[in-house]
Amino acid sequence: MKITGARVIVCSPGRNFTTLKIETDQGIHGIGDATLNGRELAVVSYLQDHVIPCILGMDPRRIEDIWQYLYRGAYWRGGPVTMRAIAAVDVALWDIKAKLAGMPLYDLLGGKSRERVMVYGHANGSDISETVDAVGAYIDMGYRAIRAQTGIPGVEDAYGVGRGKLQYEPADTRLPSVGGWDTRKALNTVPRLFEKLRDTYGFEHHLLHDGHHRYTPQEAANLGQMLEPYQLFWLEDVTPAENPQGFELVRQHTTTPLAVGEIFNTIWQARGLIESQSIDFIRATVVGAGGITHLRRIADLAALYQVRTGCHGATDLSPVTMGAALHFDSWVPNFGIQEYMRHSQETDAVFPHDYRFEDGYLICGNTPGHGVDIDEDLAAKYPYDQKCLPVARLDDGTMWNW
Ligand SMILES: O=C(O)C(=O)C[C@H](O)[C@H](O)CO
Ligand SMILES: [Mg+2]
Repeated sequence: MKITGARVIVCSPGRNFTTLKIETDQGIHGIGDATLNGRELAVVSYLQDHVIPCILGMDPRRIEDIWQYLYRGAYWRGGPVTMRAIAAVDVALWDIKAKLAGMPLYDLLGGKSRERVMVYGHANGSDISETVDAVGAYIDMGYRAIRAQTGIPGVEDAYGVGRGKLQYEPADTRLPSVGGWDTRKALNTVPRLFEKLRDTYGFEHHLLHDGHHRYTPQEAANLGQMLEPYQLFWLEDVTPAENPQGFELVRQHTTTPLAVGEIFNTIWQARGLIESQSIDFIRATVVGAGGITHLRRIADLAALYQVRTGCHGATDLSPVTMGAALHFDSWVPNFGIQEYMRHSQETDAVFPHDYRFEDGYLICGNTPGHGVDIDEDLAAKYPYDQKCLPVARLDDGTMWNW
């Protein structure tokens, strides 16, 4: 069996997606996602100029060997561009192999460990009362787990706060827009949000919060402590993970569960945090961390330390990643939760898929492969529309982490 063709499809049905389609001499094709929010064209070039010429003629069933070829063969290992390109190839190859076997991908991975995948949605509002209402709307939709982000008085465009839309989409302007940040104001606001949420809705639902790399370890520890009475499912990216010892410091001071890793590309970024038992959930996902082949190595390492998975699933991860992630989630023994931000109707139409939301869970379908395809004619109607992620500055103009 041979790879006879591969092409990159860039489209923007509401937001930008980079998709790889691999064709074979047996008429079976596979689809992989390579979207890197705000830096899409770098991955397009990496795939078109450097990866596709290498894989033409290769046997698509040799997934492991092709993964190693692309990872080791580049010499320049890791990083978001390289690993997204490898992920796209890897997911397309798993899709092909599962179709060839006539199995849904979860069966090829080892079979289902669960019937359905618990997901969390994103609720946000410009102030505490709006966010409380937004959480209520998610509860009404059947969600069992909800991430809550609120506007912070005196901070312009705080992270996670949409502009009245169900789909929060941070990449919104051609050049980066500038948002604000003030840690002291956030520390005075976020605990009050969760106090109000628990007062209003009780303790039945899982609540989550994303710090989006904004706090120093000491501030993060302080936030974790203040949130303890509200029993969060997790506090995410509360401090940058570039320095893993920062997480050890946070861990020593709070029992609030910690999640990290949506920007991780390899097991090497996760290893120290997992082995030191500084985190409870690993957020690496299919498109970010080199595809199914590499993500399962991360999950297996995490399982040794009772760290569970919590795959990233914002809207910049295409339905292709969502489909592949759901097969992974259905199989992985140490599953925790799956993030699920709904895509727009336009996006869903471009990427026909067989997963569905039911009662707070996503359920992956049973069609052979990962169950997601691309309608190329429809995709062609939505040309690339360059957008960047915002940046954040403090009151005095200092650059901060977005
Ligand atoms: O979904 C999350 O937890 C995020 O932090 C979303 C990110 O801001 C988004 O994926 C950036 O492109
Ligand atoms: Mg996040």
